[in-house]
Order: sequence, then structure tokens, then C-alpha cells
Amino acid sequence: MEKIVFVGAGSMAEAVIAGICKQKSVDSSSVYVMNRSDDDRLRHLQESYGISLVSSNRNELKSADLIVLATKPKDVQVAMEQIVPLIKKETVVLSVLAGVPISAIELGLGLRGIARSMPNTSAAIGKSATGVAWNSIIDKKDKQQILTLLGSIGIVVEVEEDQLHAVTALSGSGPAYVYYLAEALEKAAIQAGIDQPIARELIIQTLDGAASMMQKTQEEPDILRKNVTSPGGTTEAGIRALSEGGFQEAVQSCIQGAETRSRELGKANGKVKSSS
Ligand SMILES: NC(=O)C1=CN([C@@H]2O[C@H](COP(=O)(O)OP(=O)(O)OC[C@H]3O[C@@H](n4cnc5c(N)ncnc54)[C@H](O)[C@@H]3O)[C@@H](O)[C@H]2O)C=CC1
Ligand SMILES: O=C(O)[C@@H]1CCC=N1
Repeated sequence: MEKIVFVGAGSMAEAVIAGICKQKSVDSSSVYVMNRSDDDRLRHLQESYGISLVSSNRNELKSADLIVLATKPKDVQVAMEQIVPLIKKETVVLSVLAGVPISAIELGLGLRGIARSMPNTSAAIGKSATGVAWNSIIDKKDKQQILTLLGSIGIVVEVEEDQLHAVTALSGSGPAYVYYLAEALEKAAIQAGIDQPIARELIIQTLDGAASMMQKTQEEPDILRKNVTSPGGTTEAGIRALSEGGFQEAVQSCIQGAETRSRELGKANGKVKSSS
């Protein structure tokens, strides 16, 4: 895919742009970006990643091979109305929007190859966990190119479209849960008397080490947990406190709440307004 145009220049667009440019999976000179407003933001992306800006006549859209939809779900209808008159029928669309169904993009941009994905912000360092689903007419070659593109920003798994709500709840939002845990650990560590910079260093290494242990040993997490938990020891006391505080239930509600919200976003932003 020669020319890629990002519609929306927010956090997620930047994470994907940073990832694909740093991994050199595309030539940054063939990446273009447009936004609703905020020229400073566009200039920041241009200067940081060597990409180009869509010009005011939006001519770049006419020759785009791939359009990445990266607005908020609530803004996508307007964005699609603005770009649809300009794009050619061969242009493939990659959405990163939470909730918004492929059918809404087909209605908004016409029947064409469409991939609906859910990356996360770790794309910026090539560590996204991305889920992707396809519409029925997407070409094998386009699918492969999108898999390669998404693969360059982390791991990518193909799922049924309906499962993307759960993927969004788990790995799309997931980095935020980990940061929330890190915030809580840091506060508690400071309260326990550890200096903040030291607490930060220990937390980062602990999270990284635990994730790497899961990846490298392929051991079940409950076994790894039990390996840490000496009978009558400190971990047992800590886990008991988490359990009594409703940890499992809170995590379950977290995923359920996020998944429900993804479905709501789909319903709220899944229809194209009639032009009459
Ligand atoms: N932030 C995250 O961690 C993730 C976000 N997503 C999805 O990515 C999408 C973007 O999220 P963020 O980057 O966080 O939001 P954001 O608010 O940072 O960025 C959205 C951008 O779209 C632009 N925009 C709005 N209307 C437009 C239009 N008509 N034409 C061109 N640009 C327009 C806005 O100016 C804004 O810069 C959302 O749909 C979200 O569900 C997906 C995975 C993770
Ligand atoms: O919070 C959100 O709606 C977006 C989708 C996944 C992560 N951020």
C-alpha cells in the first residue's frame, strides 16, 4: 500500500504512525494525516515522524490506497461524509474505532475492502496487541498487506467482528488498567516508605518481568502465582487482601463494563444519517 491517509490525528493515530514509521514498515513520506482542527498537533506529527499533511484541497485522499479512520466514534459520520466524495473505489479502509461496526463504514464509504481493528497505544513502541476483523469483500492481497502493517506495530489476531467488543475491553483499553495498577502500587509503595523514583523502577521491572515470565515460560499464570506464594508468607497475605477486596469481581466488572460500552458506542454511532 503506497499511500496511507490517517483521518484523525489523536493519540491512537499517533501511536500507529509512530509504530509504522519507527518499524519502517512503510515509508514515512507516503503517510499523510488530516484532522478536524489543531494545526499544532498536525505539525507535531509532521516533525516527529517525517510524515506529510493532507492539503486544504484534500487531493491526497483521491490517490490514497489505504485510509485509516481514527476519529472518535461520535465524529466518524461527519468524517465519512467529508471524505466519501473524494475517495476512489479501490481505496481500502482500516478502522481503529471502538464499537463502530463494519456495516456503518460500508454505508458511509460504500462497499469496498474494510478492516475493523482494535490496536492499543503500545503500537507506538511496536508492542500493540491488535484484533482485526474483515468485511466479506476484502481482497486477499489487501488483507495480507493490512496484516503486515498491523503486525509491524505488535501482535495481531484475526477475530470475528462481534468479538472485537471483548477485544476492545481486554487489550484495547488494557494498557490503562495496567497503568491504573501501577499508579495504585506506586501510591502504596510511597506510603510504605519507598522513595518514588525507586518505587517506579521496581514497579516497571516487576510488571515487565512478570509479563516476560508468562511469555517465555508459557506457564499458566496461576502456577506462576503459586511459585511466588510461600505458605504463610507475604504474598499469601497480599493476595488475601486483594481477594477480600473483591479483586476477581472487580476485574470481571471492568471487562464487562468496557465491553458493554463498546456495544453502546456501536449502536450510537453505527447508523448513517439519511441525507434527505
Ligand atoms: N486511545 C486509545 O488507547 C485507543 C483508541 N482507539 C480508537 O481510536 C479512535 C481515536 O481515539 P483517540 O486517538 O484516543 O482520540 P483523539 O480524540 O485523541 O483523536 C481523534 C482525532 O480525530 C479528529 N477528528 C474529529 N473529526 C474529524 C474529521 N471530521 N476529520 C478529521 N479528523 C477528525 C480530532 O480532531 C482528533 O484529533 C477512537 O475511535 C477510539 O475508539 C482504539 C484503540 C485504542
Ligand atoms: O477508551 C476508549 O474508548 C478507547 C478504545 C480502546 C481504548 N481507548
